[in-house]
Amino acid sequence: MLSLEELAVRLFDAGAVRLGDIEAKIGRRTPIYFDLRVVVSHPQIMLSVAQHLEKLAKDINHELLCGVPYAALPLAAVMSVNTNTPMIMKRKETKMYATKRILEGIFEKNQKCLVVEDVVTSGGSLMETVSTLRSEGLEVTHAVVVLDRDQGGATVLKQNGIQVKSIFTLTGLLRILNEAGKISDETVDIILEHIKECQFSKLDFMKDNLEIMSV
Ligand SMILES: O=C(O)c1cc(=O)[nH]c(=O)n1[C@@H]1O[C@H](COP(=O)(O)O)[C@@H](O)[C@H]1O
Repeated sequence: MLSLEELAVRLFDAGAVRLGDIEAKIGRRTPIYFDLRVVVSHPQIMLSVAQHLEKLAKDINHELLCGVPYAALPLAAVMSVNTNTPMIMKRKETKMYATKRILEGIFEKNQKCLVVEDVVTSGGSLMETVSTLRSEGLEVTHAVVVLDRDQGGATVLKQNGIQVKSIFTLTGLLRILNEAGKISDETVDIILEHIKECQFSKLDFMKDNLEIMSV
């Protein structure tokens, strides 16, 4: 398995870290964007990311895995095969014909499901999946994620009963990439300032996710 430092540099070289003034989810702007969708083109990197997630998942009691669509789906699939843990998939929209399902795969009520996610910013995307899983009767208390952007999402999720374990925090990732000569001191300072200024609270989260809070 690659070390965290090697993995961070491999992800950077594969184009997973984009720098500049980038538009993120719902019109937010950010000086750094982590795009994990590129790992499907790099099987060795995908395997290593999945192995690090498996390491985080080891001490968490779970019977099922569910990746947040779409970026985390291949990661959850690799984890499922490597650890022989069944997986379920959440649809973006409920299927309107045949089975009319929102969750694909076999599960029973009260089974413990571990959620897999690529990036946590406000925690909204992850919580949307958790709300669906809980409304289908599954028990969800933990999530493993590749990057926690240190913007308050993990705290908000904790307030909603979800413990988040991440491979990287944005602050830690910046330190590794700076030491490896991939990101300048000046860029690190700009990003750290952005993290400090753009913090999400439970209130912002509720405003942005009214429909999932009412599930
Ligand atoms: O929009 C983002 O905040 C975001 C930042 C980033 O660096 N990488 C990234 O993939 N995202 C997207 O934002 C989602 C997480 O944002 P929250 O739903 O606010 O936690 C991810 O599932 C991505 O769709």
